[in-house]
Order: sequence, then structure tokens, then C-alpha cells
Amino acid sequence: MAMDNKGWNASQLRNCDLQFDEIPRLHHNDPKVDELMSENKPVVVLGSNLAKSAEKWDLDYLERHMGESDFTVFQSKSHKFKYYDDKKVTSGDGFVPPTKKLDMKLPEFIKRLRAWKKGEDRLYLQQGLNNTVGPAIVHDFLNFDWNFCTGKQSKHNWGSLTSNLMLIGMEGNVTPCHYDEQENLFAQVHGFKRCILFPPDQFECLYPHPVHHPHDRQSMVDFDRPDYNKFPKFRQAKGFETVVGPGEVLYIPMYWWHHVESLMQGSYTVSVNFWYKGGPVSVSYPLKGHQKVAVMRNVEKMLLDVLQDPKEIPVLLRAMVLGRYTE
Ligand SMILES: O=C(O)CCC(=O)C(=O)O
Ligand SMILES: [Fe+2]
Repeated sequence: MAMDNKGWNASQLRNCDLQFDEIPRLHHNDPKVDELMSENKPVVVLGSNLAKSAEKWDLDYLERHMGESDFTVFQSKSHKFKYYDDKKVTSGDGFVPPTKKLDMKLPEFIKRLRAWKKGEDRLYLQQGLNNTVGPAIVHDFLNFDWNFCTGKQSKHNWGSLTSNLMLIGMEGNVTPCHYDEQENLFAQVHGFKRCILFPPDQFECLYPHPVHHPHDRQSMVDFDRPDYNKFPKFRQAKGFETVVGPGEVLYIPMYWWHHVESLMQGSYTVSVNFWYKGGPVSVSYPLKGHQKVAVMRNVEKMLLDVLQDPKEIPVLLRAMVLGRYTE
């Protein structure tokens, strides 16, 4: 990879069968940044001050200033932290959550992060920035470069800011491939993360779980060991990658798939994202990739609504399509 190699090297990246193009990395005042954003394409923005006030957020600082509250920490037996929606877990469906959600005080989390050895359960703190994080962090939060992000928000017609998630991860932690229904300015604060992105029109290559499943919006493909019998089109997936480091901001467009890994044998990682609602929908034909994904989501939701039993959905879909809309 011909990327800026400062601070990390290729041996720290996990193996993946696919090859990727690079996400453009551009200075914040390069006009191409807004061109890409207006086309809903990812870009790494260099040299902005978006989260500059957080550059001091190392473990010592966070331990001293992040207050006494409980924070949301996920615990996983593997390096993967696959998100699941509690509200979609129904008793008797046999779903086994792959991670455990804990409430943990920051000193306890940091102690365990520092003492962690290979083979032990991993931890990943994922906490919305709110007033439980203590006055010093709130102060740094207020000193984010809000001009930068509200500028992007208004220029690209995004909706309101919904939340800022703070992520503190162990080296090697992976957030498996998924998409979110929001625009995301993803600010890297400490350590390095490799981000692999795929456009929304690659739905067929990435095989999301059904919408009613707790793993809704997550790919069923295990990037470590892709099952090509079950997921043959994964071979054709065409992705883009970058490694973001401190001070860099990755724009993850709404509905774009993303896989995020904290580099192996690196340090812990700290990131803060800025999630914005999508802008008003403007419809022109043919529909865009993400709009078709939204249509499919609605069809799936409607089918569950009228059929009630999720097991009936594939039966109906097959009856509707096989031999009628297939050769
Ligand atoms: O940083 C990560 O591990 C995942 C971040 C993510 O998925 C997001 O910000 O939407
Ligand atoms: Fe995400």
C-alpha cells in the first residue's frame, strides 16, 4: 500500500482476501473534499482541527478526568465486536450475543486494558458523549471545531447531529463490516485504525442479516474466513481502504459499509464520531444505491409486519421471485 506509512506498517493489518483501492486523503482546504462529500463518497480530511481539543485524550488524561460514572463497555472472547440490537432479540430464537455489554467505571476499564494479555477477553468502550463524562471532557468537547462540522452539515444538507460516540479500543479490536443509517464524520484521536469501506450498491456482495435479525445492518460474511459457498459474491466486493491516525477525519457516507480495525501490535485507540441524520430525500431515477437499500429495508419490514412470523418471509419471497423474476 502506498499510503503515508508514518506510525504503522503493513504487518499490523489483518489478512483479508480482497484487495482495495485507497480512499483519497486530502487537506481540509482542498476543494475536492467537498466535491467528494457532495457525491456521497468517502474522503480522509487532513489538517482539520475538528477534534484537536481531544488530542490530549490519552489513558492518563481520561483516567484523571472522566469522572466516576459507569460507561458502556463491550466484552468479547474474540477480536470481533459485532453489534447487535437488544430490541431485536426475541426469546426462543436461539440468538447468542457475541459480546457482553457491561457497565464499567473508567479506572476499572483502563486497569484491564493495561493488564490485557493475548488470549484474554477483549474490551471496547463505546460511550456517547454526554454530561456523565465529567466537566474536563465536556470542556474539550465544547472546544471541538464545531465550525468545521456544522459547515459540512449545512453545505451537504445533512440533518441534525444525533450523537457523538467515543470509542476506546484495545489494539487489534475489530468492528465487523456494517452500515449505519447516518452520515458520519469519524475523528481519530489516538492510535491507528484501518477502515475498509464499500459503497451501498454492493449489498449483494456483503449479505446483510435480515432486517428483523439482531444483527440487522451487519454483514453475515466473516472477513477472517469468508464462506464462499454461502456468500459467493463476496469475491466481487470492491472496497476502499485507509488507515486513519491522530488528527485525521474520515467521512463515512450514510449507508456505506465499513469495517474498522484497531491495528495489531499498535497502541490502544481513541476515536470520536459525529453522527448526523441524512438530508431530505431527493428522488431521481434510477434510484441511487442507498435509496434501493432503504426500499429493501422497507419491504422486509412490511413483510414481517403482515406475516408476523419471520420464518414466513423467505417462503413468500421465494414464491414471488423464483421462476417469475429469475431465468
Ligand atoms: O471505530 C469503530 O470500531 C467503529 C466505528 C463505527 O462503526 C462508526 O463510527 O460508525
Ligand atoms: Fe458504524
